Amino acid sequence: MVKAVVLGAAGGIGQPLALLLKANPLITELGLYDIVNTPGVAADLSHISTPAKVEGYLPADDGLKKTLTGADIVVIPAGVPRKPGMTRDDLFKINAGIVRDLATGIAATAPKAFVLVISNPVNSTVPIVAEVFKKAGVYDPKRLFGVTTLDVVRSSTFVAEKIGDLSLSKDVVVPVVGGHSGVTIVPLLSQSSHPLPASVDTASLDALVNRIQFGGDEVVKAKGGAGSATLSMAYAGAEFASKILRAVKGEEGIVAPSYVSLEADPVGAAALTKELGAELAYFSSNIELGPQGVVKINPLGKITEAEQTLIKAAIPELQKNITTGVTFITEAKVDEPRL
Ligand SMILES: NC(=O)c1ccc[n+]([C@@H]2O[C@H](COP(=O)([O-])OP(=O)(O)OC[C@H]3O[C@@H](n4cnc5c(N)ncnc54)[C@H](O)[C@@H]3O)[C@@H](O)[C@H]2O)c1
Ligand SMILES: O=C(O)C[C@H](O)C(=O)O
Repeated sequence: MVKAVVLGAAGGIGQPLALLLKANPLITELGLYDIVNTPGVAADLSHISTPAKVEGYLPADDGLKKTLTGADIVVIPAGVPRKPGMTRDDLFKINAGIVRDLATGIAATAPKAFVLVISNPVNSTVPIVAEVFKKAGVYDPKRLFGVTTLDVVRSSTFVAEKIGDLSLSKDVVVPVVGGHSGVTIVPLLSQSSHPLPASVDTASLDALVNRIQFGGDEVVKAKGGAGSATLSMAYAGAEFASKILRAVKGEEGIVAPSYVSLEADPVGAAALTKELGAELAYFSSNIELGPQGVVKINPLGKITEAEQTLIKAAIPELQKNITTGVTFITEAKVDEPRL
């Protein structure tokens, strides 16, 4: 029996993500929570002929607690998305409180669940969840993940486009490290499973890196004020959730980038820190997954000088984002959740 929960399930990401999780045969129960519309979304999904039993709750009548009871995996896309001209950090003001309150609920009701954070700014919201869990005495860094899979999915697609064969996109694997915003997104194209064609010169390689780093902006601009990536994010979130569930079931060799606390694997973290030449509390690198979550944080490995420069640019931004998230909880004046 596996219960998956989506918090923010009536939103642009939440609905298609819930659909994809409902289609996942590994999931037997699906709990949907939002401040609006979840009973309708749940009723709709419940007619789909797959195993998961679906329930939708609103905040009234202890809805968050009911949704989270028995959860094995909780995915959080709750919060506001960007509009053109905004950075992900501009979302912190609203989303930090939303994520804090939902994390408080998870700590109370499903402290052993795997928690997958989608709400932006991920570089800061993951530390928020960690600090809430620490305060509640239930923190396990091996079970908390910032979902950076959309950057990986974009890289696979854009590299396949460059090769000129989109049918390859499902097989192209590019590690994307760092974090999830602008310059903190560092695609290691030199480690792509499928090398770029020789026609890709330095200028077009730089343009490709830039497109991956700012892929989110491309969608925000195209949607013209109607939000940010939802469908591709739902796909990416469902892919990452599926990897966690397969690892829990005992499948070996599952590796994926994710933004995690370096406390999740102190030995791997030491090697990574040496490569980075800087102390960071959180970083996205390739993670080996197992039944308990993070098994190993892999080092970056061999990278080019240009990639080294990208990493250098990411570090101060990450440090700032992490501190913003941590201090939001540790230096909070009011300690009460506002659900
Ligand atoms: N990690 C990533 O790669 C990635 C990709 C795309 C979007 N995002 C982020 O995901 C978030 C959601 O994006 P979206 O397009 O789905 O937005 P949306 O506005 O369409 O949906 C958000 C949902 O969250 C709900 N919500 C708000 N406060 C809540 C609360 N306290 N409890 C439960 N639900 C609550 C809203 O009612 C809404 O249904 C944004 O922060 C966005 O920036 C992250
Ligand atoms: O760009 C955004 O604000 C949403 C998301 O983080 C993305 O990468 O598409």
